[in-house]
Amino acid sequence: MIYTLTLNPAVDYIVRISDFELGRLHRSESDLKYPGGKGINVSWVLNRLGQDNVAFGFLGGFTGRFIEDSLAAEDIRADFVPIDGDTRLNIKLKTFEETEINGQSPQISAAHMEALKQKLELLQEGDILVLAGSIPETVSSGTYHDIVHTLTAKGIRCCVDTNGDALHEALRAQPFFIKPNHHELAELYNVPIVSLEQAAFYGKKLQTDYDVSHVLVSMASRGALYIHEEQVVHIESPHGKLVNSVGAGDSTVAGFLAKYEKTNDPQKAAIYAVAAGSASAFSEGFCTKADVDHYSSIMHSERINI
Ligand SMILES: Nc1ncnc2c1ncn2[C@@H]1O[C@H](COP(=O)(O)OP(=O)(O)OP(=O)(O)O)[C@@H](O)[C@H]1O
Ligand SMILES: O=P(O)(O)OC[C@@]1(O)O[C@H](CO)[C@@H](O)[C@@H]1O
Repeated sequence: MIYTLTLNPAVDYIVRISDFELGRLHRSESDLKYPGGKGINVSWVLNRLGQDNVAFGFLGGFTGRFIEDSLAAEDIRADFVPIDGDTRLNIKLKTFEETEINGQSPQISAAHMEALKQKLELLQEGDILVLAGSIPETVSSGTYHDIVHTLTAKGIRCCVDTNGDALHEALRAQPFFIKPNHHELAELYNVPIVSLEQAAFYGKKLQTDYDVSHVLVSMASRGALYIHEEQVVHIESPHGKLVNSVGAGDSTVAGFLAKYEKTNDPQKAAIYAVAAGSASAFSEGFCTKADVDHYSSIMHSERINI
């Protein structure tokens, strides 16, 4: 079974204003509310791709109820720890470019963390847990590390998609799969990464430095680099019009896991991952399975020597 963990969910409030100017009153041309947070997005896309899964995390208040109802309406299984505060609201402002304002997390107490740990104890050998997104301010940045360390010892495959200290610490627990984008990879090694060759070099270094089985470095419109065993492969993204990049990276994670669970073929999974990321980037909400199947059937990948 695949499980996702979102310690810091959000309602994503997506607002479009074409002639935005600071300091003026605007009326939005369209606004949409989506249940968000990286792990929840992974659950949503897994479900779209026909992959059963369960979403874990913390939810509270009116925003938390919105997320719970939205997941239930899509038949996505959820088992969240209830908290007292409101789950955050994240503003995604679409003007001539995209600007994001992610809200403050609610308080998470030691009792809430304990309740979550009890749920995670039920996972079994062979299960997959996706730990995705930021860690709330009141929770230790070493939390992903501790969960990955404990669950990996029980034969549970942990996939991590986060950044900063949380990513750095989680890597020390040897996750099964990670998906940094090239900015997060650059931050990890404190170097600029502009070219594909630089991303390939540092992606390979990351895999060997931390002994991670599967590394997918996403590079937005340039697709992704997949690093596994001795191989580095570049998967080009299909062509299309960018509509909404929020959640494209999460779709990539879901695409990889959905295909990997079905075929056990990591190369096919990596292509499917990029197809899912791009299909979501080309849609208002998330990708459909039909689009992902179509794109993955026409895409190219190429080995890179470093
Ligand atoms: N402009 C684009 N054109 C085509 N594909 C795209 C574009 N932007 C994103 N993608 C697809 O989405 C995947 C993930 O994108 P990106 O590298 O931006 O991840 P991310 O930074 O984690 O995304 P986010 O945080 O917005 O969810 C890419 O590998 C690619 O497949
Ligand atoms: O603040 P975090 O947890 O790093 O990111 C949260 C977030 O920006 O990531 C998702 C897209 O990947 C959105 O649904 C959500 O608003």
